[in-house]
This record gives sequence, structure tokens and C-alpha cells, in this order.
Amino acid sequence: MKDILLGVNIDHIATLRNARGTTYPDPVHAADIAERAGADGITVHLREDRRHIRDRDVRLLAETISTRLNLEMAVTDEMLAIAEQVSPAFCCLVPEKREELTTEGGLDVAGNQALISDACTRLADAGIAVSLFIDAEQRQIDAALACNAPYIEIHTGQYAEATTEAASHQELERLIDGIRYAHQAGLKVNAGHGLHYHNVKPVAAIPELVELNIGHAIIARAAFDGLDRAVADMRALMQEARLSAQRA
Ligand SMILES: CC(=O)[C@@H](O)[C@H](O)COP(=O)(O)O
Ligand SMILES: NCC(=O)COP(=O)(O)O
Repeated sequence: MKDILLGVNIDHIATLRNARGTTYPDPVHAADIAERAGADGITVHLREDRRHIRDRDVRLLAETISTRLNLEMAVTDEMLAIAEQVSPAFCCLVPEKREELTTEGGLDVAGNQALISDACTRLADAGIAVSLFIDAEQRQIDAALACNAPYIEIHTGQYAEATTEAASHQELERLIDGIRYAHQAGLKVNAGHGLHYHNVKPVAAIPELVELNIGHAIIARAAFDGLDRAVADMRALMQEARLSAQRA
């Protein structure tokens, strides 16, 4: 079984910076620390309201990181044009509502097939690998296949927000089934949202997963332990989970 990769989302370094309008902490500096601590990639979400990551951050990250940039964005002409200019290795298309505190669910690919298919084609023509951020539903997975997206990222928010052991187990089973179905259909499958140090291992153990994108929990832990340690500890948990699954 292959190692599982860690994409570190540094959105909330920018949240802290923007809280006072200072130049620090700089997401570009954070990306360097995360990469040296073992991050396999850097993820940022350039939201339409620029509440955290700003256009300058995306441009400089694309020019400076050593691993690869995963740019999360809404399916809009503005964002597609920015992606074509910046040319990140990956673009992950996500749903976005201005009033949301954070991403609340997966992209409705099935209900917006033509729009998202056109966006996938436009990004692929620019040499960018496209990932669609979707719920673990067969209908959405089939729609992602029809859009010729090479990757999907399964939304793990409901699993992360489960409040009982039974609900958590039920959500994990739903993730396992969806991820297996997508893998067998030929998609490369990532996952993310709401994962932290106490819920990541069961997800990291899912053998068909390529990468986890994790941000909020790592940046929160960094406030106490430092970013390098927070990244290294998360990566160690993920590798432990994979090794245990291999031995099982
Ligand atoms: C798509 C997703 O689940 C996150 O990567 C997203 O970036 C969350 O948005 P915030 O970082 O603004 O919470
Ligand atoms: N796509 C998920 C991501 O990039 C990070 O989400 P979170 O760990 O900040 O919830």
C-alpha cells in the first residue's frame, strides 16, 4: 500500500495576518516551514471575499514553493482566469457561499454538469490537474467522471462533525464506500475538511486514498507546538495509520 500524502492548507495563517492588517505571519513563510517539515503539497483557498488568502499570496506561493500548489476556488470566470495566470499544479473546485463560516458541503457537480465540465476543460487546457470537492455520493462521483476530472476530493466534514460513536462509524463507512467506488471507476481520490489529530487515522487508513488536505487543525496546533512540529506530528499519524492497515 502506498504512503498517503499530506497537503497542508495554510488559509488560517492568513486569517491571523489579516486580523490586524500586518504583513506577518506570512503564508509564504508558513509554506516553507510546512514543506521542510514534510508536507507533500501546499493548499490554499482563494475565496471570492478574500477573507484570508489574498491574490498576492497565491502568486508568490506559485513562484516559491518546492512541492506543488493546490489552489481551491469557486467555479467562476474570475477564479478560472486567476488559475490560468498562476498555473498551479492542481485546482480544486469547491462550492462557496459568502455567508458561510467554512465550506459546508461538496460541489453539486451532478446539478451543474455543463458549467463544471467546461471549467474542467478550461483548466486542463491550461495544464492544470483538476480535482472536484464532492460528497461521497455515487451520483456526484459519476458526474465527476463525466466531467473528465482526474481527481476528486471527498468532503470529510460530516464524518468530522459526527457527535456520536455510531454516527462517526456510519459516516466513515459512507466515506469508505464512496472512496472505493471512485477508485474502482478510475478516479484519483483525495479527502479533506475538518480532519484533526484525533479523527484522522481511520480516514488515512483507507487504502484507496492518495492525499489528505488538512489545514485548520494543523494551524491551530501550531499555535502551541510550532508549525514544523504540527505538520510532522500529523504526517506521522497518517503514516502510522497506513502501516497498521497494511499489517491488518
Ligand atoms: C474546501 C475545504 O474544505 C477547505 O479547504 C476550505 O478551504 C475551507 O474554507 P476555510 O479555509 O475558509 O475554512
Ligand atoms: N480541502 C480541505 C482542506 O484543504 C483543509 O480543510 P480544513 O482541514 O481546514 O478543514
